[in-house]
Order: sequence, then structure tokens, then C-alpha cells
Amino acid sequence: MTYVIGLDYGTDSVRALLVKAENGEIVATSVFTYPRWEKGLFCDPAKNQFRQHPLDHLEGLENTIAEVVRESGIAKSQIKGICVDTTGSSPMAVDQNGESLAFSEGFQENPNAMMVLWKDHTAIKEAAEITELSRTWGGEDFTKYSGGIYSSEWFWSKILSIHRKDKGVANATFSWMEHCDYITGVLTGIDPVNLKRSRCAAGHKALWHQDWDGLPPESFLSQLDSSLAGLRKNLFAKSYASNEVAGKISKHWALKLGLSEDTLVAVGTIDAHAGAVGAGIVEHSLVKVIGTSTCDILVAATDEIGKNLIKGICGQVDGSVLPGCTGLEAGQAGFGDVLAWFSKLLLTPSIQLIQSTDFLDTHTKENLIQEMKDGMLINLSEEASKLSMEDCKLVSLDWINGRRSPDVDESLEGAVMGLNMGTSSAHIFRSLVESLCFGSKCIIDRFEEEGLRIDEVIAIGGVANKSHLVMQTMADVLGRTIKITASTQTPALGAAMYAAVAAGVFENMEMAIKAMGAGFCQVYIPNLALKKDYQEKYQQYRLLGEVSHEFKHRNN
Ligand SMILES: Nc1ncnc2c1ncn2[C@@H]1O[C@H](COP(=O)(O)OP(=O)(O)O)[C@@H](O)[C@H]1O
Ligand SMILES: O=C(CO)[C@@H](O)[C@@H](O)COP(=O)(O)O
Repeated sequence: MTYVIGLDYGTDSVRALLVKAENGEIVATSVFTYPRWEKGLFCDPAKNQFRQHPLDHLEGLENTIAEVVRESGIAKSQIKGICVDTTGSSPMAVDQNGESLAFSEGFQENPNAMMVLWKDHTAIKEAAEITELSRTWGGEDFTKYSGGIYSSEWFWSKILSIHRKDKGVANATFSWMEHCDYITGVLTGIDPVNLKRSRCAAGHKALWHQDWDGLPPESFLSQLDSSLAGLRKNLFAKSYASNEVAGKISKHWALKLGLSEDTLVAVGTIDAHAGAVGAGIVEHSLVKVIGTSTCDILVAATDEIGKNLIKGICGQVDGSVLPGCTGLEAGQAGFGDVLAWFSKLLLTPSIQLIQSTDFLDTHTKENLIQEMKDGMLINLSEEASKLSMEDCKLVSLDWINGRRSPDVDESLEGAVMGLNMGTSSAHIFRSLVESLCFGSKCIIDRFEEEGLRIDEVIAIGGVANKSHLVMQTMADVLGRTIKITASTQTPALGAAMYAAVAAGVFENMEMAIKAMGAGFCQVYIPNLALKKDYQEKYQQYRLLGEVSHEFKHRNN
């Protein structure tokens, strides 16, 4: 028997899955929540600054993999491969050895030396500059395969912003690495220049394309800012799909994790793309990864897409999901996060009141607060489910964390329209859920307007697995059947599939998906009786979007 490991770094935690390669059976799992991130260290939500200390990730690496290896009791010689997926674009400044700058003297407490998480929106201005220069500099428009607008969530915006505001970090940085490349580099011990970097991250986030021989040229980057001059040579020229081997695990990490020194490490990838593979993506299926945010992944034959440029999405990249196919990504910058925000809004004053009361002892207070935290989303969902279409007159905008797709604009904000004295928390919650589903419909509409066919919709992720209300509303709003994957660890399973192909267990990804896929556990069928009402409300949502866009940009 052969075993492989998929390691999935999410926003809050990392999980390892030890899988029997021949049939995808899960033998052991382990989850590690990032301790520093959990405490909110190095972040400033009011400024949209979200940083993670690499120690959270390295402790997670050690804890999860060592645990699955130990718990499974599998002989280390049978564990043939590992593949790492992470959030993205989540880049980090590194030294010549690929070590994070956050481990260097003088930078240990500096958030700019840490990983800049995907949802950090501190580089909106820089993103706009990159788009502008790309369109006007007289050469290639490097954003053309990235939907035509560069995002503040991506590689170059974040680098440019930090190089400008923190000269100390800029001067001490040798290279920048996406999180999935950093962890792959740590595991293999390969330095940043020689490491096989992820095609998925390079193409969707860093403007890498074979048409211009890789990253944008030095002339463009130094025109953007002199602080970027000379960086390109320390980055990468080529990029690789995740069914390829990056290298063998280093002696140091093999020993630490209880693995054989022959274990192969595949090229890293981004979580949503690994999730699409884990969900069994085929040409023309749309996999919606619905968690904190959403990523909508579609694949189509590269020959079929040809030179067609899809406007307003997060990139079209040959081989970012499956070799031989173009992977297309779109998404919503906040999804579960929007519902979590509303839940927190309701919880915060109640928790403060409980904490300040003299009538309860500390233990009772803690239990009560925990119960409220655990139950709030469930209660809101139950109450919102009881409302009829007649009861739901509010129209909301889901752009609380900005708009990712279509047509990225992170400066946009959320809205709730139609409040009156009878509005309850359930009404607002239901309206937020509807707005999130309308946001999803905008993405599907854009793909179709741009000539892409969508034959089926598959959903994975925390919200897809946990919220009946959200998923039924989504099916009703989209007017499409939605299949939910049986695996609750789909990105890690997808990473394990890449590892199995890289380690030579299967010849290609199609064979790995067929053998290792977990199938579906639930299907949401649209209620056609609601079609007309939702079509009307969708038009109201679009109108509110236009008004809000106008309001924001006129007042800026
Ligand atoms: N019952 C629920 N209804 C709606 N959303 C939920 C529910 N439970 C959890 N969520 C949301 O799920 C999101 C986490 O999704 P998950 O896929 O587990 O994480 P990640 O996106 O970080 O990988 C959170 O934003 C949370 O608000
Ligand atoms: O943006 C991407 C991928 O491009 C994701 O990594 C990002 O949305 C994070 O997703 P999760 O919160 O891990 O579901």
C-alpha cells in the first residue's frame, strides 16, 4: 500500500490528511489552529491589515504531520509524497535561504516582515497603480490574463506597498515567496531561486505568463518603483504545475516529522485550486469554495479558450488546476466572514455586559459566552429560515470586505437598504445571505457573458457543509442544482491527489481524481416557485450596487 499526505493551510488553521493513495481512504487527520493569529497579533482590522507570523505555520507543519504519521502507525517507507496548499496571494519576504525575515534579528515583531494574508487590503493604492501602468506604459498589458484589473490582494501590490513603507524590510529582503512556495521550500530545503514555484500562484497572483517569458520585465517593475529594481532576478523565471515534484524532503524535516528521506514533495498550490481537484473538477464544472471568502474555480480546455480574455475575474492560467486545461478563478472577498461579522456585531455588547456583571461567577460567564459564540450563527440561521419571501424586503450588498469579482474593487463597502422599526436581526441576516448569493450569481453571469459554459455547480468548504439556509438560497438564486462534496477536507484531499501523481502512484490527475475522490453527500435543488421573486430582487441588488459604487467613488 502507498500513502500520501495533503497539507492544507487555511485562514485560521492548518490540517494534514494522511490518505491511502490507491482509493483515497482517510487514515488520519490532524488540525492545528494558529495561536498568534487567534490572539489577533500583528493585525489591525480597522486598517485591513492581516499578517501571520510564520511560526504559526511552522508549528502547524510539525504538529499536524508528525501527528498523522504517529497516529496512523503506517511505516514511513510507505508514505511516498506530500503536497502543500495554502491561501493566496499570501506572500512573505525571505532571505537567501528562503527563511522568513520575521526570524531575523530586529524583525521579529515587525508585521511587514511576516506573511501578508490574502485578505490584507492595505495595498489598494498600489494595485490601482499597477493596473494603470500596465495599461499605459506602452508595452504589454500584463493584467490581460488576470481579468484586466490588478488586485490589492495579490503579490506585486503587497510587495510594492511594503517596499515603500518599510525601507528596513525592503533592504533586508532577498526574495518574496508565496506561502505555498515558502512551505514547500522549508520542507525541501531548496533556496528561493532554485525552488520550483507554483504555476497556480505565479499565474493567478504574480502576473506570470508564458507569453512574456514569466514575470513582468525589469523595465516595467523598476518603472513602477525603484525599490523593486533588482528583485526580479531573485524571484523565478519558470513555474510548475502541482503534479510535478519540487524535490525530496530534507533530512532535517524528515527526522522532525517521522518521514523517510525518500518522501517526495510536490510543487505547492493555492487552497481553492486544490479544493477544486479534491471535489473532482472536470471541464465546465464550477467548483465554489465557500468558506471565509469564496473562490469560484472553472476549468476548460486551453485550446477551447484560445486567446479569449475573460474580463473581471482573478485570472486564467494554463495548468493552474489540471495540466492541459486553463484554470479560471473568480470569487467573493467576504462570504462566511460577512456572516461572522454580523454575528460578532450582535455578540460584542452582550459579551461585554456579561463580563461586567457581578451576578455570575467567572466559570459561568465563560461557559455562557462560549455557548453564545457557538450558537449565534445557528440561531440566526434558524430564525432567518422561518421568514417567508413576503417578510424579506431588505436588500443588502455583500461587499463588506470589498468586491473581488466581477471587476475587483476592494474600496467598495457593504450596505443594508430598507431598514424600518420592524426590522429584526433575522431579517438582516437573511438579507445578507441573499446578497452573498446574488454576489455569486454576478460571477456566474460574468463567466457566461464571456462565453464560458458551466455544466454543473459543486460546492465545498465550511459554509457549504454547515449552512442549509445559505446553500438552499444559493440554489434558488442561481436557479441551479448544487452538489456538496462528501469530504469536509476537500483542499487537503486535492493536495493528496497532486502528491499521489507527483510520487508516481497515478499517471495523471484524472486517474487520481477517479480513484481518490470522495463523491457527494447532498444535492440542493432550486425551488422554481421562488425564481421570479429572486430575479426581481437580483435586479434591486444590482441597482443598489450601482448606487453604492457611485456614492463611494464620488465621495473619494
Ligand atoms: N452555520 C453557519 N452558517 C453560516 N456560516 C457559517 C456557519 N458556520 C460557520 N460559518 C462560516 O464558515 C466560515 C469558515 O469556513 P471554513 O471553510 O471552515 O474556513 P476557511 O474559509 O478559513 O477555510 C466562517 O466565516 C464562518 O462564519
Ligand atoms: O483567494 C484565495 C485563493 O485565490 C483563497 O486562498 C482565499 O480566498 C482564502 O480562502 P479560505 O479562507 O482559506 O477559504
